[in-house]
This record gives sequence, structure tokens and C-alpha cells, in this order.
Amino acid sequence: MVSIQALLFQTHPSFFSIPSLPSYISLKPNNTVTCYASPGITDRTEIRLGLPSKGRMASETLELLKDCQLSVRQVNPRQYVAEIPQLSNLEVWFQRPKDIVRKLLTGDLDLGIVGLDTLSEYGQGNEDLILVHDALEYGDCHLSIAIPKYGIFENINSLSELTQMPQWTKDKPLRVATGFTYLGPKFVKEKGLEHVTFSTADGALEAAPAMGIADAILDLVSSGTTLRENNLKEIEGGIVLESQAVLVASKKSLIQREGVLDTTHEILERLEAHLRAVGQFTVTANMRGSSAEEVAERILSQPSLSGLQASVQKESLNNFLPSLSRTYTDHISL
Ligand SMILES: Nc1ncnc2c1ncn2[C@@H]1O[C@H](COP(=O)(O)OP(=O)(O)OP(=O)(O)O)[C@@H](O)[C@H]1O
Ligand SMILES: O=P(O)(O)OC[C@H]1O[C@H](OP(=O)(O)OP(=O)(O)O)[C@H](O)[C@@H]1O
Repeated sequence: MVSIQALLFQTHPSFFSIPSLPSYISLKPNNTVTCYASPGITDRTEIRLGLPSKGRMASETLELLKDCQLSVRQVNPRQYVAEIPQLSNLEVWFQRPKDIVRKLLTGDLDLGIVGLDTLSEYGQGNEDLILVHDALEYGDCHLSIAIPKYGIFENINSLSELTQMPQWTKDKPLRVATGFTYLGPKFVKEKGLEHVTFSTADGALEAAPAMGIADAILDLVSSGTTLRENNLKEIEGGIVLESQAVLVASKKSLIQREGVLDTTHEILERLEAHLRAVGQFTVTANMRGSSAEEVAERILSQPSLSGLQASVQKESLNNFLPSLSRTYTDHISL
């Protein structure tokens, strides 16, 4: 039996307010977590953080960490291992986003930064994945169903209209092309939709309807340009997931690997300080002369605060909001 001081429990209690905690964790009233070592954690002593090696997320992830005074020092850009001098005993490993999630699950990484879409698709609801920060404020996109603007779909504008079209039967279901073969069928099941089938491809999905391979697609959208250029449209009720970059941890590592809790705490504090500063600047930049109430209202309506609970002490707002505190109360286990 191992007893560890739950540093994060003091500042971020919801770290441990995970629905259906596994039986080996018990919360104590004195802010300690008692846990029983379970098999599955490897012997290595260093802490591993996985970052996207290439693609859309790579450079912005490094920029964010740099802004948090956590610059990643890479000896050689072709090397996949690096360090962050401010975090002792931490190795950075550059990996494809989906591999970061897979390696968190196998215990080969302890922490990672990926898009929520990738985490949800490849994490598949695994309870070992803990969403440490759910809004790093880059990599914004949404996973959405899109259909052609033309032909039989011309007057179809919502998911219910789409699924109620008489064309779809048991023998001839609505064909959806997607790279999200876990989230797609899950969404359809949750919505209780019938006569839908999925096929998969690795990219350029927007071509599938025009090629006659699929009737609809389920893919990531950010600017919407690719859909427009391919004569496709989104539909009401067709968004499966809103995504942005997130920090994720392995629960096993947090609990069992020495130093992971402290390192996570350190990274989280720096991220929060940076994002709060950026948020305050953005919110207040155009609001000089506004009342405290107006500023508070604007802050609380910021999309970046969605999923988090903000508490604002209004009397302090006139001093450029030093007391705005974003507290985590609803961390979820995917
Ligand atoms: N318009 C967009 N299209 C795709 N991904 C986007 C978009 N905007 C933001 N993203 C984010 O970037 C991530 C894609 O990053 P990247 O291109 O490195 O991965 P990938 O192409 O899915 O990886 P792989 O090539 O291994 O399949 C997505 O998971 C998503 O979180
Ligand atoms: O809404 P937009 O800004 O146009 O972005 C959406 C497109 O970007 C992604 O593709 P990517 O460019 O990664 O190429 P891929 O199709 O090969 O995955 C995604 O799969 C969409 O096709």
C-alpha cells in the first residue's frame, strides 16, 4: 500500500472527483489519496510527456509551452526526444497524436498534448485517461457530419431530416465516410439513428460523395473551406464533438509514478497563468471604462471558459481582474 500527498487534490480537487473511481483509490478527508499499487506500471524513473511530432498541432504546442516558460530543448529536429530544462526528470517524446493516446494507455507516456478529437477517438472512453486541462485554446475545430448541397440533399438541412429520408433502408443504408470509426458509430447509436453505415479512409474524405463512395462524411472542420470547395454543407444537429488542444494524463501514472503529480501540477499552473493572462488581456483590451458587471459578463461568456466554472469577485474587476479564478470542478474521465 502506498500513501501519497495529493498535491493536486488541494488545488484541483476534481482531479479525483472522477465518476466510478476504481476500487484501489480511496479519498481521505485530510486531502490525501490512499492507493494500492496495481500491476501495469513500468519500472522507468523518468517522466514522459508526448507532444505532436508534426501536423497542425506541432508548432502551436511548442509555442504555447514557450509562452509558459517551458521551452522544449531539442538537440536535433530529427530527434524524437527532447527536454524541458525547467522540469527535472522529464523527457519529451515527439509522436503522432494518435500514438500519444495509444502510448498513454500502454503506460509508455505519462502526459500528452493532443486534440480532444484524437483523445476521444483513440481513448475510447478508457478510464485511465484524465483530462487535466480541457481548453488550451488552439487547434480549434469540430467533428461534423456534412452532406452534398445538391441532388437529393438540396433541401435537407438537419440530422433528423437526413436520417428520415425515405432512401435509407436496412438494405441500402446512409453511407458515411469517416476516419472516426469509434466516435461515428457511437454518435449514431446515442442518437438512436437507424440505417446508417460507416466506411473509412485516411484523408480527402470530402471527395467521397462526389465519387459515389459515400452519401455523407464525418470529418473535422475548422474554416469550412474544404467543405465549401467540395460542394458540401454541415447540417443542424450534425456536430459530434467540439475540439481543441488538451492536456491529458494517465491516471495510473498520476497515482503511481513518483513525481508525475508534481510535474503535472507545475505544468498546469503555468498553463493556467499564461491562459489567464491572455484571456484577461483579450477581454479587457476593449473594455476600458466599462463597469465591473459588464466586464464580468463578458468574461463569463468567453468560449474558452466553457466546461470550466469561473468565479469572479466583482469588486476586484476594476483593477484589471486580478482575482478572476478559474476553478476546475468538472474534469471528466473520458
Ligand atoms: N481543420 C482541421 N482539420 C484537421 N485537424 C484539425 C483542424 N483544425 C485543428 N485540427 C486539430 O489538429 C489535429 C490534427 O493534427 P495532425 O494533422 O498532426 O494529425 P493527423 O493528420 O490526424 O495525424 P495523422 O496524420 O497521424 O493521422 C486534429 O486532431 C485536430 O485536433
Ligand atoms: O475546415 P477546413 O479549414 O477546410 O479544414 C478541414 C479539413 O482539414 C483536414 O484535412 P487535412 O488538411 O488535414 O488533410 P486530409 O484530408 O488529408 O486529412 C480535415 O480532414 C478537413 O479535410
